[in-house]
Formats: sequence, structure tokens, C-alpha cells
Amino acid sequence: MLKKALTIAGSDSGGGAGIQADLKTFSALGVYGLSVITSITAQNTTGVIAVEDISPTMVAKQIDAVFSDIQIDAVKIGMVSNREIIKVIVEGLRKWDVKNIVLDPVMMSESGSRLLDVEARSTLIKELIPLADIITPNLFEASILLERDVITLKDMENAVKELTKMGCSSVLLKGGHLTDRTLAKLTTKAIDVYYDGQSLLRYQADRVKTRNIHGTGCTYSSAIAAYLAFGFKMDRSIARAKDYITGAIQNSLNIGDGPGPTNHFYNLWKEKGE
Ligand SMILES: Nc1ncnc2c1ncn2[C@@H]1O[C@H](COP(=O)(O)OP(=O)(O)O)[C@@H](O)[C@H]1O
Ligand SMILES: Cc1ncc(COP(=O)(O)O)c(N)n1
Repeated sequence: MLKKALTIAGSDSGGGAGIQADLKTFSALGVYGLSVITSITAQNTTGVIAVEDISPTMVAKQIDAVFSDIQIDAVKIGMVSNREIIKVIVEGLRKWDVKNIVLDPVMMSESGSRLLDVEARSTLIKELIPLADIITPNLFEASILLERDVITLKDMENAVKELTKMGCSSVLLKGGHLTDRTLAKLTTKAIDVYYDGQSLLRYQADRVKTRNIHGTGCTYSSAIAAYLAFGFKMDRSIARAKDYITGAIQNSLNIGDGPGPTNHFYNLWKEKGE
């Protein structure tokens, strides 16, 4: 049977991150994609020019529209912008008894623009995180959630344990920005740390030498959601999603003047951009 995955996230007009990256990931993996848009960003590879949030009522209507009509197998949540939007998402997830929830707690774009209001942090922690089957923060987001620096691999292993105490079933802390402090440069491996209350696991791949890392977090969390939709267990879904994101970065696109996007269709597109 055709599997269906929903993304609840912001729109990136440049097509590299947000809703656009999520739907491309779902399509590349053979899952039917649906979307609930929380915010519209005027964005390209060089940065975010403007942000306009969708009204909470309209977010709620989109959620009701998709769930009232279509059986959805997994949900990925990305940019949620503000408290009011978080609250309607929480209501929707409860009302429709949603399963397989992957929450990427997006706070800032790679280019440094805020994508979550400062005061929304506590609502995210109290109301949305406890509903997630997995949360996928990067080092910066983990530091904000825990109110302390998460910098080293040891910090990551402690942080995943602390983060699970917020009530989610598991945590995948992404080390895309992990540095080797003695060499003062990024680690040669891209290492992510997982904890589900029992097993502490590492998922790692060789770091690709590229500046094209726009939308990597969005792509990764959507791939996890797609594999959950297919019925894989969490650890297998992450392992497959890690292979997917690594391939998408290895074949990333030289589009625009800033960091380019991941490539979802490298078997189809023989050209890598400009
Ligand atoms: N240069 C790279 N080569 C290979 N994998 C990478 C690279 N940069 C990031 N990753 C991986 O991409 C995924 C997204 O991580 P990260 O970039 O930390 O997320 P975010 O986009 O939220 O900041 C993780 O699996 C991370 O290990
Ligand atoms: C709408 C939207 N959602 C998420 C991100 C984060 O992606 P990245 O960390 O790669 O900038 C983004 N830039 N824009």
C-alpha cells in the first residue's frame, strides 16, 4: 500500500530547506507527501530575507483538512515559529491521535536567522517535545534546549540522556557541526548520537568536504519519517536515513551564491548545478 508522510514546516522559497526539502525527500524515497505550512520565508542560499507566519487558525485548518481525509503514516515537524502555532499543532496531533512523530526543533537557519521566537522555547519543551517519537536537534538547538553548551562528543552523550527526560521517546543529536578541538577544525566523521532510554548508539559517516549543507537537517528528519512510514523500527529508519543524507550531501548541488542544497535526485539529474 502507498505510504503517506506529512510535513508540518515552513516554506523555503529557495527550495533547499523546509517544506520543499521535505517533500523532495518523501518523493525520492517513494512516499506520498502532504504539507501543513506554518510560515513562509523569502529565502535563498545566501540567507533569509523575510519571514511571514501563517495564522494559527489556518495552520489548524490545514491539519484538519489532511487528517480528516487521508490516512497518514508518519509526520515530520520542522519550523514552528511561535507559541500559538505550537499550541494548534499539539491540539491537532492529539485530536487525530498521530503516530510516528519526528520533531526537528528548528530554531535558526544555517545562515543565522531566527526561525523560532525566543519565548516559544518553553512551549516547545512542555507541549510538543513530549509528543515526539524522536527529536533531532543539532548542537546549537541542544544547547538552547538544555541551557548549557553542547560542544564535544562527551557533551553529546550526556545531552541525549538529559533531553529524553523532556518526555520524547528518543533523541538523535546531530553532529554535523562537531569540531575536533585539538585540531580546531570539523571532525573527519559526521557523527550523530542516539538515545532511547536504553541504548546509546552512534550513527556516523565520512564527512564530505563541501559547503553545500543547506537543508541537511530537514532532509535527514524527513528521511527518518519516510522510513517510519514504511514500517521500519526507529534504529533501522535512522540507519537508512543516515545513508540517504550522506548520499544527498555527497551529490549536493552548486546552486546559488551561498551554501547549496542537498540533492535528492542524483540518479535522475546528471548535472550538479551552475
Ligand atoms: N559535511 C558533511 N558530510 C557528511 N555528513 C554531514 C555533513 N554535514 C552534516 N552532515 C550530517 O547531516 C545531518 C544533518 O546534520 P546537521 O548539519 O548537524 O543538522 P542541521 O542542518 O540541523 O544543522 C547529520 O547526519 C550530520 O552528521
Ligand atoms: C523554512 C526553513 N526551515 C528550516 C530551515 C533550516 O535549514 P538549515 O539549517 O539548513 O538552514 C530553513 N533554513 N528554512
